[in-house]
Amino acid sequence: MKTAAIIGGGVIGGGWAARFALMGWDVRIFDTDPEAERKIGEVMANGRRTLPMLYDTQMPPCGAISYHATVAEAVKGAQWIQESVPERLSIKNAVFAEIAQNADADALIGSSTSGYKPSELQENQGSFASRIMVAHPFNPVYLLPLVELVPSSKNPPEYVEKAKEILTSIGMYPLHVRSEIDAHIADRFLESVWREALWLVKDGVATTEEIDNSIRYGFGLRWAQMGLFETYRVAGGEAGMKHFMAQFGPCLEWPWSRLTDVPEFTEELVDLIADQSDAQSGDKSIRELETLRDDNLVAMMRALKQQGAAAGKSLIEHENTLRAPLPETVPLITQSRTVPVDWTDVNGHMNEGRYGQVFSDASEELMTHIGADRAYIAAGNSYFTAETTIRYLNETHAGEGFSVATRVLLGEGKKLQLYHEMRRDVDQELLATCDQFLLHVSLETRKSCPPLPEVEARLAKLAAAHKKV
Ligand SMILES: NC(=O)C1=CN([C@@H]2O[C@H](COP(=O)(O)OP(=O)(O)OC[C@H]3O[C@@H](n4cnc5c(N)ncnc54)[C@H](O)[C@@H]3O)[C@@H](O)[C@H]2O)C=CC1
Ligand SMILES: C[N+](C)(C)CC(=O)CC(=O)[O-]
Repeated sequence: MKTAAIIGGGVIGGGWAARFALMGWDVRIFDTDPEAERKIGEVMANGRRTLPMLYDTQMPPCGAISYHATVAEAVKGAQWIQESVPERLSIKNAVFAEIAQNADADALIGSSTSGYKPSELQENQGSFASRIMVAHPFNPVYLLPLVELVPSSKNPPEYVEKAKEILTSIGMYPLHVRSEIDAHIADRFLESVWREALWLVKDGVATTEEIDNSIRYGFGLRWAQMGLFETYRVAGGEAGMKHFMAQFGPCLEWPWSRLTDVPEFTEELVDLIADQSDAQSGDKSIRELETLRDDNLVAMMRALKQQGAAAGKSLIEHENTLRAPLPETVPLITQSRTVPVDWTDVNGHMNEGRYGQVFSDASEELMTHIGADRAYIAAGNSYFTAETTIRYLNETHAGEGFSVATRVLLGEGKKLQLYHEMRRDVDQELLATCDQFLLHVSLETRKSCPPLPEVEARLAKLAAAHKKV
């Protein structure tokens, strides 16, 4: 059994707990706050609703979450321990000392620290230091894949590799930061952008809302899919990066920005920012903003997945590790997944067109199951759908889990007839049915023809089994 311990279950620890549990790990939590269980429950609910929407496949069964009264108890049996206590070195060092005395001999420890170097966290931990690394995630941890993995010279390469393996297995993208440095890589950017934004507000150049709009309508969209350097390479036109640098390099020296100074956090500045932020978003609760943020992230990441780009590429790679052959049940369970937010329409439910996609995906799973898989198709044979009758029986909404049970009604020669039933997980309500008639075709002639003998035999066996019940 895979077990993770979470020490400190606030915004970030709660996010880690949700990601580990939703990826099938048992999670043991210690937090000093008596309200921790309620707070983590809310983060968990956000993660439970949105993380499965990223995947077009069955998720592992959710692991068990338990709360413990001490660090010693929480870390028992854990292969991965994630420290997410407040950003104070003294608190972190004290927690590591307690973990060191109680962790299993083979446990690895990740720290969520936004700014401390691993060597600072490892101070006074003796040989246990070799097991402590920075594993800095991004909020919300259950959706965003990036985790900056920062080892020091005290961490042997095999521990670093093991850490990467574990983080990848829960759908994260570990970016190995090869030189330890304050605030790693990403927080350096975030801090410089934040500092510049504070000046723009303080100097009365822009409001918090105008600054946010300058990001979300423009370069924020570019950054999510190409980052900084690739974007600028394209901006250099045909002459590429060198031309871009020649054209815009001098501005760095004028300079356009005030990045080196920090505006003083006077009461006046804090009030100015807080008041503008209230005017911008005060009509929505933090929970409502989280839901907006998470739904938009899911939709954007699914679009990137469609393109196989950036965070979407790592999603595809992770999803491939979750795929497993269909169990030989009667009927076959050809889909088991969650309705993603981008499948819903103006009526607030799953759009009718998506039912067609669900049943098409179910048929594709069945094709793989009978041997008409990617290799078979690449060799020039496939099935085309000739007729589909869908009955829409009940609504389903974003975040609801469902499955599709498929029966082979006919599998003779070039003819294949399937009957699918789609049911909601929580109450087994029948949502839709689909009668589907397919023809085996040659992809060379684009005309119907009999399948290869092994596929035909497999189909005949299934049809016989499905007829009996
Ligand atoms: N909030 C953010 O956007 C991000 C924060 N981080 C890092 O994650 C860490 C945690 O930050 P947040 O979750 O934002 O803080 P938080 O304040 O939301 O959560 C900290 C939690 O630790 C608990 N705690 C305090 N002392 C403890 C102890 N001795 N043992 C166990 N639990 C204890 C608190 O009760 C609280 O629930 C920090 O190192 C921070 O730099 C990393 C990425 C993003
Ligand atoms: C503000 N912050 C430094 C705590 C931010 C992070 O560490 C990462 C994030 O999620 O933005």
